[in-house]
Amino acid sequence: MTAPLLDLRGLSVLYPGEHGATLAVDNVSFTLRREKLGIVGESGSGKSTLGRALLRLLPQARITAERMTFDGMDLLSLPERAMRHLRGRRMSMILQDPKFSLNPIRRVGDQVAEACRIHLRCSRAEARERSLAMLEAVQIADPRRVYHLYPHEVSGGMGQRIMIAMMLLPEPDLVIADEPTSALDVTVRLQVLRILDRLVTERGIGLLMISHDLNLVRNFCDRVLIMYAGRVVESLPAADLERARHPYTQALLAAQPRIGGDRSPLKVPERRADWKEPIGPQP
Ligand SMILES: Nc1ncnc2c1ncn2[C@@H]1O[C@H](COP(=O)(O)OP(=O)(O)OP(=O)(O)O)[C@@H](O)[C@H]1O
Repeated sequence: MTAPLLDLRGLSVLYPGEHGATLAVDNVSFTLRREKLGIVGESGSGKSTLGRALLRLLPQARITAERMTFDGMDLLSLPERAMRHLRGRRMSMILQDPKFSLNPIRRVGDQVAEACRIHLRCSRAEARERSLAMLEAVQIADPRRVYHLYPHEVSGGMGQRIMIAMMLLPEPDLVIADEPTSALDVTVRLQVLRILDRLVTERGIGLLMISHDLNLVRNFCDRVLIMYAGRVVESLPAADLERARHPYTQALLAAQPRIGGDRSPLKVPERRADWKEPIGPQP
């Protein structure tokens, strides 16, 4: 079997603070191959911190791990210059809201083309052509018109697809998608998921999908890690979620609305002291 794209052992992330430190990620281990791996957990469970730690985008935090490698490279000891080369070029992050990621005073096409020029070192003309082709690939109907628009002139769904086009142009091997569809309506959400799915199945990237939506991850991903209070408490194939053994995972499943399910009020999980204890084989 080929080496995993990502190999994490004992990753912890601590945010120092005046009123005490926060251990946002607590001894997390997993591997990621060229597959769709979902990370699910409630707000504050450490999902985004984990994603950002992989890209070393947390200057204020203390990141420690026994092992944290990407394609065999030690992410903890890699010099910042080499890390900058990896970011965007081989490891990309798609965030929830394009409004915060696109520069409001530059045309969207120029921003996409710039990503292309920086990472692929191509000419202006080539960057423009590649950008238009990628905008088309993320199903933007009239890429030549959209190219000249400013971020405030595009809808949320279109902005998200523009961000995705920008992240995908350098053909990264790993995409970390942090709630990539939660700001989108159902149809656009499906389009975006289809694009991400094709990247995994056709281009063979590894996708880390961070979400609080258990149903989405269950239907979309190959494997799921459940996070609670900074820890991965259970890890299982998405198809086996119904057979989850961890009480937290079971509580999350019981709180999901279902079409055709009984019409009694959904159960609000009651926190239990034993939820922090992992169960089952650890990844
Ligand atoms: N920059 C920061 N400084 C200090 N503490 C932080 C910082 N960012 C996050 N935290 C804390 O780390 C913990 C994990 O937060 P994180 O945002 O990673 O969780 P999350 O699961 O992604 O939540 P959400 O789904 O709401 O985005 C929380 O207790 C949060 O308050």
